[in-house]
Amino acid sequence: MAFLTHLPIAPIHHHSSSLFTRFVLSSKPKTLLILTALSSTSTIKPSSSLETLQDISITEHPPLQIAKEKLFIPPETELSSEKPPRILKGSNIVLSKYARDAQVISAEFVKSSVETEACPSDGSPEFALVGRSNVGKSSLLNSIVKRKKLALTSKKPGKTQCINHFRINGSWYLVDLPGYGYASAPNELRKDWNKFTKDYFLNRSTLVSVFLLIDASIPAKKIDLEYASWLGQNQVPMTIIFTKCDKRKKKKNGGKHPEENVQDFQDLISEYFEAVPPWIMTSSVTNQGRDEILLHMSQLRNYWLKH
Ligand SMILES: Nc1nc2c(ncn2[C@@H]2O[C@H](COP(=O)(O)OP(=O)(O)OP(=O)(O)O)[C@@H](O)[C@H]2O)c(=O)[nH]1
Ligand SMILES: [Mg+2]
Repeated sequence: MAFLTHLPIAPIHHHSSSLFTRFVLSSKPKTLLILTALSSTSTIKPSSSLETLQDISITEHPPLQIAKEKLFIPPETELSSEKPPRILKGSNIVLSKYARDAQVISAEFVKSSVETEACPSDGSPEFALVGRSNVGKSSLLNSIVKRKKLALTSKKPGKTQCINHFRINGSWYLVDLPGYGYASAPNELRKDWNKFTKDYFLNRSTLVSVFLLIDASIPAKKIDLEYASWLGQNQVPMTIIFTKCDKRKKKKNGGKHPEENVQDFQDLISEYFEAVPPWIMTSSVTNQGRDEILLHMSQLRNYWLKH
C-alpha cells in the first residue's frame, strides 16, 4: 500500500447510493467457486425488462467463467440455485429487475462547470467517466451515445479543468471529466486536478457511479491502482470499464492480451475491496460492451431513483 501514501486523505463520505457498492479495505481470504453452469451457447431471451435490446449473449467464446464471489450482484437480486445467473457479456455484472430503459434516444451537451456547486442542480442521476489521459473517455462517450463527435476529443490532455455534463434522454447525465496522469502536466496542475475532481466525487449527491476507465491493451499502471484504491477507500461507488479490448496483438515489451490484463488488474485491486466492483470489457472501435454499459447504467439508475 506504499503507493497510496502521497494521495490526499479525504473524510469518509457516505453516498446515498453507497448501498450498491460498499467497498471497504479488507484482506478477506479468497476462495474459488467456478460457475460451471454457464454454457457457451446460452443467451438471454429478450424480455420486457430488456426491451428492444436483442439477444445478449451471457457468455464468451471460450466461456468466460467467473467465480461466484467475483460477480457483481445488484441489490434486491437473488441468485437462484437452479438457474444460472444472467450475466452481461464480457463483464461480471448480474442483470437485475431494474435493467430497463437502456436505449439512448437523445444526447446533448449541457454545460462545463469548474466546481461541483456549479453543476446542474435538477437532481437527475449521473455517471462520471474518469481515467488516464488517452484511455479512451471521449471515444467511449461517443460510442455510448452513437455520436461521432459529441464529446470533444481535441482538447489538450491535462489542461481541461471542467466537469462536462451531457444530458441523455432528458433524464440523466453522462459526465466527462479531465484525464489524470498526463505526464507533462505541471505539478500544480496535477494537484488542482486532485482537488477538483475529488471534491466532485465526494460531494456530488446525484453521482450514481464513477466509471473508472482502464486501458486493457497495456499492463496496469500504478496511477490507475491508486485511483481505484482511493475511490474504494472513500466508498465512492465505482464501475471499472476496460477500454481498447479490440487491441489483441501482444506488444514486444512483454505485452499481454486484454483478457490477461483485465485479470491482472482485478487481482491487483482485489485485496483492497470487500465486495468486487462491477467491471465491463469494451471497445470504442467495435462497440463491444456498449449495450452492456447501458444496461448496467440503467439498473444502477433505476435502483437509485427508487431509493
Ligand atoms: N483501438 C482502440 N483505440 C481506441 C479506443 N478508444 C480510444 N482509442 C484511441 O485512443 C486515443 C485516445 O482516445 P480518446 O477518446 O481521445 O481518449 P481520452 O481518454 O478522451 O483522452 P484525453 O482527452 O487526452 O484525456 C485515440 O487515438 C482513440 O482513437 C478503443 O476502444 N480501441
Ligand atoms: Mg478526451
